[in-house]
Amino acid sequence: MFKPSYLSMYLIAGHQNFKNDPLASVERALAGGVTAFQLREKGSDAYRGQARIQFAREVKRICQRYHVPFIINDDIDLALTIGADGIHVGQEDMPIEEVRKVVKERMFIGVSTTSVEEALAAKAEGADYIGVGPLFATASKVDAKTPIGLEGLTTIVKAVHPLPVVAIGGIKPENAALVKASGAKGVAVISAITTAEKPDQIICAFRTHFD
Ligand SMILES: Cc1ncc(COP(=O)(O)OP(=O)(O)O)c(N)n1
Ligand SMILES: Cc1nc(C(=O)O)sc1CCOP(=O)(O)O
Ligand SMILES: [Mg+2]
Repeated sequence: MFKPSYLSMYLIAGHQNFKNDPLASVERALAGGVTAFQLREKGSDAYRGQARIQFAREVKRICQRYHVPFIINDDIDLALTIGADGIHVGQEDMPIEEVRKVVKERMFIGVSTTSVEEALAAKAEGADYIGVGPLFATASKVDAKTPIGLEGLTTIVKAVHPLPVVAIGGIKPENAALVKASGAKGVAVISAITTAEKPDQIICAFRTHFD
């Protein structure tokens, strides 16, 4: 069962992002106050097949210990195999209605959107939440679209109300207050946390805005 509070401090990462031991990095972030974790594997071929399944199972165990929902990006087969709490898909991934047919009510579904039209379509098709972005410029997604800015975000939040929105793309503690003012339920973040010397402090700074 999805809760909007999951979106407060939503960490996304995969092997391409971790600087240190991946499992230890996830555990440290969860202990620091992350409210949802998405596994987004975009890099090395070494993390396909059984290695990916095994890693995802271990991450799931850590998430369960911290009572944090575990979300898989793109890979519905992996999400079903390991029994994830949620699946996140974008506009180029499996359509939401098909995802829902496969996962039924076993998982919540998040959908990436970048315009009012995409956001309204995701709402009509039964998304439990939407990711809206890129809000600002980001180096963490090679095919990111043009940033929509705070005005674009605010317009989408209002258009889909009361569907929960998590903002994504170039978000740092310094701009989190502006994100909060847009009406988004929280922030989805990669680099601000995975490149931080002290991720716990960054997580704590985000949480002061979204609690
Ligand atoms: C919370 C959240 N929002 C947006 C995305 C981006 O999804 P997508 O457009 O499918 O791009 P990839 O992440 O698959 O490169 C996301 N993953 N999470
Ligand atoms: C995974 C992802 N999706 C985006 C979108 O706009 O849909 S932006 C993005 C990358 C977010 O990373 P960072 O916090 O390092 O900017
Ligand atoms: Mg995707």
